[in-house]
Amino acid sequence: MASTGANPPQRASLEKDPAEVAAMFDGVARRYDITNTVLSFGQDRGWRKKTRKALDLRPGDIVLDLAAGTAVSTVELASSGAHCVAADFSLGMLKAGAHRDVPKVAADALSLPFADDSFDAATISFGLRNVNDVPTALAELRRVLKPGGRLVVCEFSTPTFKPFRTVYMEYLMKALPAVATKVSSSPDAYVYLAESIRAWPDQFALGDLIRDAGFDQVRWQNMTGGIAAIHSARA
Ligand SMILES: C[S@@+](CC[C@H](N)C(=O)[O-])C[C@H]1O[C@@H](n2cnc3c(N)ncnc32)[C@H](O)[C@@H]1O
Repeated sequence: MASTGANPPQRASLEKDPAEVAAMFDGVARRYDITNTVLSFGQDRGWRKKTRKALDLRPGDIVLDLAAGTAVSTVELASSGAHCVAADFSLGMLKAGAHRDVPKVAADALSLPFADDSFDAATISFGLRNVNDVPTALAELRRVLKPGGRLVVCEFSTPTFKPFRTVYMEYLMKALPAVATKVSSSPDAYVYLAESIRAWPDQFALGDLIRDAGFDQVRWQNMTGGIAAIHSARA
């Protein structure tokens, strides 16, 4: 649905002001899940399954799903039998996922409302790119993980095969915003999406950021040719 003069577009600048980012996600919340599936050609479901597998969850594990949004990522994790908490600072996103039966907590990634050493595993899917201080968010994730706890970051990344990368960048910067105009309630948010992906560190640079935050055993696997990547590490 195109935005009208009565509803000014909500768009976070690439400076990623936290209030603007939260308001932008509040604005897309209602149609977030379906828009995601359309724009990723259904790939999002496979990416979530791979994220769960990378976390190697066991029944009874206590797991933080940070920047969980509508908790679509959290229910996938909870299917392992682990106790999973969805945390996000967009109340609109949490509310849009109210029908999903997992505990939900309003939380800012830069100052998590959890004690040190609380979780066996922590994950953040398509959220880290949106925080305005990535090292602080990673430090917070490490603080709330038990020593040796597993971290998995699932995020858009850089396709490795150059011709594919060229086609993908065309899709990202031109076709995706055009399609979003048809399916999203806030198409300008998807211009931000494209720009934030283009500006995001590649697999190697994100690996360095995770290592710099004090994590060990940093590794990654590409998905869909590197459109997205899963980084795994130990606290
Ligand atoms: C693209 S959505 C991802 C939602 C979900 N993890 C998924 O895979 O569909 C990004 C989420 O990050 C959240 N977010 C961004 N910055 C945040 C912060 N500083 N603290 C908490 N949540 C944040 C947004 O509110 C939004 O719900």
